[in-house]
Amino acid sequence: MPVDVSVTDGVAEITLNRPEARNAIDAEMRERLHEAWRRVGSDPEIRVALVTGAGTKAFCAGADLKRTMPPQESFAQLTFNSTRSQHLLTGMNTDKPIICAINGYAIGGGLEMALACDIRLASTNAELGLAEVRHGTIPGGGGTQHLPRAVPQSLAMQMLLTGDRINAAKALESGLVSEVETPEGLLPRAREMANRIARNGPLAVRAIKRVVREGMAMPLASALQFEQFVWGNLRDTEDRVEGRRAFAEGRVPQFKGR
Ligand SMILES: CCCCCCCCCCCCC[C@H](O)CC(=O)SCCNC(=O)CCNC(=O)[C@H](O)C(C)(C)COP(=O)(O)OP(=O)(O)OC[C@H]1O[C@@H](n2cnc3c(N)ncnc32)[C@H](O)[C@@H]1OP(=O)(O)O
Repeated sequence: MPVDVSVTDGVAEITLNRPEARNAIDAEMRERLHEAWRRVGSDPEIRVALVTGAGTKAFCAGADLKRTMPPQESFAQLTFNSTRSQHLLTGMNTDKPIICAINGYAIGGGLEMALACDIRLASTNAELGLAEVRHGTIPGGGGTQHLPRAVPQSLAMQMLLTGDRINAAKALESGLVSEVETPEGLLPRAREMANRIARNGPLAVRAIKRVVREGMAMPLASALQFEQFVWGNLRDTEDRVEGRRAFAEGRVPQFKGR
């Protein structure tokens, strides 16, 4: 299968599985990814998602450049595919946190997929770039908007206009990723982080993702009001009572998501 999904202790691990093509996204992988994100969003047992690539060379080399674009493919169909591509990435925008373990090349749609995630970790051999300009087009999965919001605009424009890749050290320095690990240490570190998030209050975890993502698009005063509104909604949850009770009793809280 071009996409493997395994769920353990509330963590859905999604692996892009076309290592022979540097995990490039073809039509079948696109459909399987849509299914995976729908499962993440709808399965109440899943609290966190972790996405990575099979093999040791690439997270994802972007859309499959070898997909023959049938001449009869109309502009409407292209737009539909492009919209579905967007949905593939914005569809990741579930209110459950997604960790991206960038285990190698993340190029074009591969970097756009990583940019759609909430936490990005990279291996020391990773290289990240948006190569679309070299193919006579522009990023079609949100890269022109998410990259300048993740790194300084000058670096974003340099990457977008040259198609150049940056290495893991530069990605860490610019804040594009939050940690860099050895290739062997990347997935264990990502899994440990995912498990720690999965053990936290699920309502609070999802609220934090929502308040941050939606608040960043608001004026500060409105965003602070939004935080207060969500904070107030969590005050009377069983999880908040359990969190305080567990602390007083010196034990690990058992959150039920209500
Ligand atoms: C139905 C198709 C569309 C589905 C889209 C679904 C949504 C996707 C998410 C949104 C995407 C929006 C659109 C996006 O903005 C546009 C793009 O992503 S354009 C693609 C940009 N990517 C690239 O330009 C990367 C091209 N590849 C490379 O530069 C290099 O291969 C590499 C990644 C740096 C790796 O180099 P090496 O390690 O040296 O390996 P090779 O080059 O020898 O490659 C090994 C093998 O893999 C094949 N391959 C690599 N990349 C792709 C690719 N993108 N598409 C298809 N095949 C790829 C390569 O041809 C080799 O194959 P082999 O010769 O061994 O048969």
